[in-house]
Amino acid sequence: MLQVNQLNQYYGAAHTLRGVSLDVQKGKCLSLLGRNGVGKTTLLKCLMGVLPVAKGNVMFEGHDITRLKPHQRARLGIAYVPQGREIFARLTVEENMLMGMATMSGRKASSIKGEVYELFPVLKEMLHRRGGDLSGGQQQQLAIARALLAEPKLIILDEPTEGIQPSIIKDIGRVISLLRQRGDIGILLCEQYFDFARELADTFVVMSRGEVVAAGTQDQMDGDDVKKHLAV
Ligand SMILES: Nc1ncnc2c1ncn2[C@@H]1O[C@H](COP(=O)(O)OP(=O)(O)OP(=O)(O)O)[C@@H](O)[C@H]1O
Repeated sequence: MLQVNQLNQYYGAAHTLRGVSLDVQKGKCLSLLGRNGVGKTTLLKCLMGVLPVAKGNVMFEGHDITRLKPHQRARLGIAYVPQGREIFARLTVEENMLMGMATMSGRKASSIKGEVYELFPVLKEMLHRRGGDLSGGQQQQLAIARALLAEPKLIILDEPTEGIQPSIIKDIGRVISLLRQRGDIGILLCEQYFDFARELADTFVVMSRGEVVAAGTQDQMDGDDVKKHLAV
């Protein structure tokens, strides 16, 4: 459903993405791995249209979306959960969630809300708390919930486990796994936490210095050619 073909991007003279290609399929999870600073976040921002692409293209469901604006990509069904979550700290949990479904009819909104509360029961208990008062892990759950409320066809997650306590990492893993089992949503999971990424992946891509240096199916993730690009 998402094909990235030979993407190149520059920050001034620095060539940050060098011919990156990958493919996310409907109902599958692609784990994007790589050390700090190899260009993962830059790639995700290019996919969302937050950063311009110098060369290459991004196809979504057969359409070339390379030059579309972020809101147009969101409207086509691509949701993005950025690193650092970026929830609205001064709005309540409920208000944050409403932002995810601004354009939806009332009846539809309440049924989707029900599904999201099932995935994240903790949010239902905290509806009237301010986003900024939640723990980091709860904020991450809220950011994922808000993305899901837009009923995306593809969800892009940038390091959802970063700085989060183990019990909540488990909850987040369970939710991603349930989404994958549903089979109707593509998942692009950018992660540094190898075991988490491996458990959820159908396929994987490893980046190093702006390039794809390894790619394959989940059973190939334990190979030395993958580990050597991730070890610190
Ligand atoms: N706005 C910017 N201007 C110039 N260089 C940047 C900018 N943002 C990132 N970079 C550089 O581009 C490279 C890729 O950064 P990027 O954030 O995409 O890496 P990453 O793999 O996502 O790492 P992390 O896991 O730390 O987020 C790094 O060398 C970084 O210093």
